[in-house]
This record gives sequence, C-alpha cells and structure tokens, in this order.
Amino acid sequence: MPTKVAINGAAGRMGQRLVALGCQDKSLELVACFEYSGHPKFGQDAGNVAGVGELGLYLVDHTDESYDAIIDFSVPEGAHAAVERAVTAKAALVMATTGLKEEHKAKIREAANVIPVVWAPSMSTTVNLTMKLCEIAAEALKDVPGGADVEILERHHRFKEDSPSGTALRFGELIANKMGITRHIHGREGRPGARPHDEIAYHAIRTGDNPGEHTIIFGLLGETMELTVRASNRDCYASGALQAAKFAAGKPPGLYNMNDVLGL
Ligand SMILES: NC(=O)C1=CN([C@@H]2O[C@H](COP(=O)(O)OP(=O)(O)OC[C@H]3O[C@@H](n4cnc5c(N)ncnc54)[C@H](OP(=O)(O)O)[C@@H]3O)[C@@H](O)[C@H]2O)C=CC1
Ligand SMILES: O=C(O)C1=N[C@H](C(=O)O)C[C@H](O)C1
Repeated sequence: MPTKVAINGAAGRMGQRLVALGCQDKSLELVACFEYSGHPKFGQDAGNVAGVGELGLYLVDHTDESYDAIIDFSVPEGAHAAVERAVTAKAALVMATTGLKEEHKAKIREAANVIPVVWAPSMSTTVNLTMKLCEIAAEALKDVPGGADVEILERHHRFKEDSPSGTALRFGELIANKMGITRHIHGREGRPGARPHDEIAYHAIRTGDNPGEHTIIFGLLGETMELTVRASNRDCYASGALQAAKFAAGKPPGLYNMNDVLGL
C-alpha cells in the first residue's frame, strides 16, 4: 500500500519539489497540497504550480482525505497549522520548517506524545552525515593543546527569511555539546577583542539562488580543518523528506530525527 502524504506549504520552493518528486514515487500517494487561503496560487493545480503538469491535486486549506503523513516546509505560522493538522488526522509529521519560535518548538514536542514526528533542520543525507563527522571531530579536539576555535559559515539564496540557518544552529548545538562550549555569537563588529575559546561564531551569507551550503571550521594553532557540505539543488532535501514520511508512517508516537530515518 502506498504511503498517503499531505504537503503543507505546497506552492513554496520546497513544496514544489516535493510535488514534483512525490508524484513520480509509486510508493507514495500525494493526497493533499495545503496552502493558506490567501496564497496567490490558492486553488490552482499543484502539479501546474510545480511545473510537472496537471495532477488533479489543488492548493487547498482543507481536505476530507485521510493521510499517513504530512510534510511541512512552510513558515513558523504554517508549521503551527501543520502540527494541528497532523494531530487531528492522527498522521505522522515531518517537520522541516526552520526559524521556529520556542512556542512552536514546544507544540511540536507536545505533539510527539501522540503522533510520530520526524524533526530536522536539514533532510539532506550528506548534511546529516557531516553532523556525525563534526561530532567525532569535536570530541577529538575538545582538549587539544592551544584549543580549537569553531566557526560556522552558511550560504543560502537571497530569499531565505531566517538567519542563521536551522542547520547551522544544529551543527553548533552538536559541537557545543561535545566541547562544553556555552557561548554562541552571530558575526562580529567593533573591537570585540581576542576570541575566547568557549565560543562558536555563526556567519550567514545570502546571495543569489544558493540552495544551501555549510562550512564548519575547526581552527587550531598551526593547522585548520574545514568540513563543507553543499546542495546543488533542493531535491536532496525533498527526497529526504519523502523518505522521512515513509519511515514515520505507522511508527509509534515519539520524536525522531534524520539519523533514525537514514540509519546513521
Ligand atoms: N529541513 C530541510 O531539509 C529544509 C528546510 N527548509 C525550510 O523550509 C521552509 C520553507 O522553505 P522554502 O520552501 O524555501 O520557503 P518558501 O517561502 O518558498 O515556501 C514556504 C511556503 O509556505 C507558504 N506559507 C506561508 N504561510 C503559510 C501558512 N500559514 N500555512 C501554509 N503555508 C504557508 C508560503 O507562501 P508565501 O510565499 O505566500 O509566503 C510558501 O508557499 C524554511 O523554513 C526553510 O528554512 C528548506 C529547505 C530544506
Ligand atoms: O531556507 C533554505 O533554503 C534552507 N533552510 C534550511 C535551514 O535553515 O537549515 C535547510 C537548508 O539549508 C536550506
């Protein structure tokens, strides 16, 4: 039986790729494409919006169809609506939206008590593998003589509304946990003085149509290690999200991440 999937934010950059890839995947059935009723493309065929031709699936804000999983690539307010939809439908939730406020995060954690939730700032296989590699590096370098300075550089398209990326923040959280770092700063200006050891700095570049790139720098005295992972298009995220929906459908309630989905 194919996994029945709904998409929240279906007319967006990511939503369109989910429609384009999902309609070709025989192990899935796209049953609902949600957008808010004020969306300029509301009511249009989701396939036409995604550039794959008519699918007979329309951009709606309600459906009577049942679904096994809902995937959210929207905005914080949309994520809030997606959680409510998932709980009402007793469906698994794949939460991909970033830039969430604490209230949204709390709602997602609460929902995980009653439905399965896969929650990740990046659904990319190589990003989640790089996170594992960074944890190994952080553990190995946490007490290196002279210390290891960690800086995280992320690059995204000019349209991205949140900064730094959710992925960059997650990289920083994982590394900080391993190295006992407590300070997180965003950029530098003026005369901040010499850099303290227990600090991770984030730098966000916003140019053109970059689909996402992260470089994690471990700077020692005498040598530097950099781990870079970059997307060439958005399909790495979309395919990961569809895989997450198939993984989560039918799972017991709880909070899952992409390591669970990918077996990392
Ligand atoms: N986890 C991951 O792997 C990835 C996560 N992301 C994250 O996904 C999110 C979306 O990214 P992207 O697709 O580029 O953004 P877009 O702005 O292109 O898409 C968001 C879509 O959601 C719509 N929307 C706005 N408000 C609501 C609402 N209340 N309910 C439902 N839909 C709504 C937007 O409409 P409108 O245009 O009118 O605002 C738009 O169609 C971002 O937070 C991004 O960081 C992105 C890529 C990968
Ligand atoms: O907005 C984007 O495009 C992306 N956002 C996610 C994030 O904030 O980490 C994931 C990916 O980097 C693309």
